[in-house]
Parts: sequence; structure tokens; C-alpha cells
Amino acid sequence: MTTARHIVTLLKSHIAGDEDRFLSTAMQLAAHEARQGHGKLAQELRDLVDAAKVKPASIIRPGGPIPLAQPKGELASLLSAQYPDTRLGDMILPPDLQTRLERVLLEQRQQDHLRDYGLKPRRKLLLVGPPGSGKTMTAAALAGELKLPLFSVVLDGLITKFMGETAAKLRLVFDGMAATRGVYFFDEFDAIGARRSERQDVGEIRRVLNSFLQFLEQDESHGLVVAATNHPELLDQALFRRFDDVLEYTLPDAALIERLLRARLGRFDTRGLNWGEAAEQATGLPQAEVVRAAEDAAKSIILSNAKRITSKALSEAIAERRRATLAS
Ligand SMILES: Nc1ncnc2c1ncn2[C@@H]1O[C@H](COP(=O)(O)OP(=O)(O)OP(=O)(O)O)[C@@H](O)[C@H]1O
Repeated sequence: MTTARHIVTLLKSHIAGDEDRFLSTAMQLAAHEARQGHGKLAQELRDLVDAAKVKPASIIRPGGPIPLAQPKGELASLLSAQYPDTRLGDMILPPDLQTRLERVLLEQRQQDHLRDYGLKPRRKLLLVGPPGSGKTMTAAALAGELKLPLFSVVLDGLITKFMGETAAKLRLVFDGMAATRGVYFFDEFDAIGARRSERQDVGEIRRVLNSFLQFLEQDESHGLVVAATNHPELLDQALFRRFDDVLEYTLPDAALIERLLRARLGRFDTRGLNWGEAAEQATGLPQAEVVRAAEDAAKSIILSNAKRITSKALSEAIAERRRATLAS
């Protein structure tokens, strides 16, 4: 089709209100431009189409209109939908992890381009690491960056006493993936992926795990599947190679803690604060607790009408988080 023909089809589908045809014609136009060697223009068109497809996401804010892409029927008890505006830039990450997540985003954004050459983007990710190290936040950041809905799989809804039902529900989730592009997040994934011999109900859980492996293998949808676990040692070995990437999360070292503290307290007056000392003191705490200590210190300062966050206030907040972590 020539470009003029594309424009005629675009206008006709616009008049008819046929958004699917409108967008697929725009994609054809992008492919046409790519073949002409106009890569940048082609990418701009693809990005616009991607943005148009997730239009509801951009208008959904807390208290705003109810999102259109809400799971319906039985899926509603299996998936909870959110439209995060978290960005990767909101996260403080070790360079290696940052690079690997940026690669996922790049491959997702350029997926049509990759597919033109018979290549598939990375889209099945397994995140492993301790509680509070940023796995859930990563799923939200991927969704926020790609302007996709984040569908968190509700384990309570999925795993029933009757394992036969669990496999059927799992199928519903994978069918949902094929129908609606999004980031599908399986938290506490070890509940499904535990080693086949670890459980008493061996026969049943094996069926569930086998179903998951089979669905994951067959899944050709265009969204992301993100599974997270604090217990990688419990996972069946067969799982690891079914994912395109296994990303490891670790507790932050002192340098990363300092970056977390500085980022969270960036808008406050912190002159004279001994960051190095605070970071040393917080070593051993997960990212979530470091951020919480920074927020607690900030709150105590605001509410006591003090002007500056001092080393003492931050140190007290860190000590409190450490006590709370030890107690739990
Ligand atoms: N890398 C990070 N950069 C900035 N903030 C972070 C980071 N990691 C965690 N946080 C903070 O900690 C909170 C909790 O982290 P998150 O829920 O992502 O951890 P998790 O690894 O999923 O934990 P769990 O395994 O318990 O579900 C986040 O909402 C955020 O405030």
C-alpha cells in the first residue's frame, strides 16, 4: 500500500470509529516507513500506536475515572488491576540490574522492530531476592514506563483446595494475557513454582506447576510476565530456563543506601547531615526499610516544625526500623 492509500484507510476508519483498523493501518504505515529506511519516523509511529492502545492508563489517577481495562467475570477475582505511574528513574538500583531492566524496556519498546527480523523481545522475567528489595516496585516501574496496566495475580483466588480448579484458573489468567496486553505479576511465585517434591500434595501441585510451565511455554502474547519470589531455593529447576531473564535483587550496600537516603530526602534541608555514617548504620536493612527510615525522619521533622533533618533524627529512625525488622 502506498502512503496515500494508508491515509485514505486511516480517514475511513476514523470516520467509521473503527479504532482497531485505524491502529493496524498506522502500524502498516510504520512498517512501510521502516522499509524505506525511515527508522526514526517508523519508531515514532509505533510509539504513538502503543500510547493510543493504552489510552485509559494515562487518564487514570487516584480518585479519577474507573479504569476501562478492569478484569471482568471470574478473572476479577484472580487479577487486581492498577495503573502505576512509577518510573524506573524512581528506583535506586545497582548498575547491572539497572542495565538489565533498561534492556527489557528497550526490547519491549522496539518489539515490532525486533519481530520484523524474526526476533522476540524479552518478556518473561523472574525476580528473586529478599523481602523489601524492590521486586514489586520493579513490576510497577515496568508497567509505568510502558504505560501498561499492572495485573497482580491474586494468589488466594488462584490457589484453591481443589488443584484441578487451580490449573483451570491459571489458564484463565494466561487467556487474559493473550486478550489484554499488560504486566502480569505473580508475587510469591514459590507458591506455584515450589519444587515438585517439596509438597505433601505432590501429585496435585505437580499438575499445577506443569500447567504453569506449559502455559508459559506456549504463551506468545505481547505483554510481560513477571514472577517474583523471596525463596528461589524452593523453585523447581525446570522453571529457571523458561524465563527470558532471571534478575537478582540483593540487600543494598552502604553506597546504595546513601543513594536511597539522598533520593528520598532530596527535597528537605539536610545540610550538615553525615550521610556516610547513616548509610553505615542502616547496612543490613532492605531498601524498603531504608526508605521508611528516611520518611520517618522527614515526618518527625515536619511535625515538630524543625527546619532541618539532622543526623540524630535520621539515626533514631534507622534504629527504630532495625528494631522493627529484628522483631518481625
Ligand atoms: N530499589 C529501590 N529504590 C527505591 N525504593 C525502593 C527500592 N526497592 C524498594 N523500595 C521501597 O520499598 C518499598 C517496598 O518494596 P517492594 O514491595 O518492591 O519489595 P519486594 O521485593 O517486592 O518485597 P516483598 O518480597 O516483601 O513483596 C517500595 O514501595 C519502595 O518504597
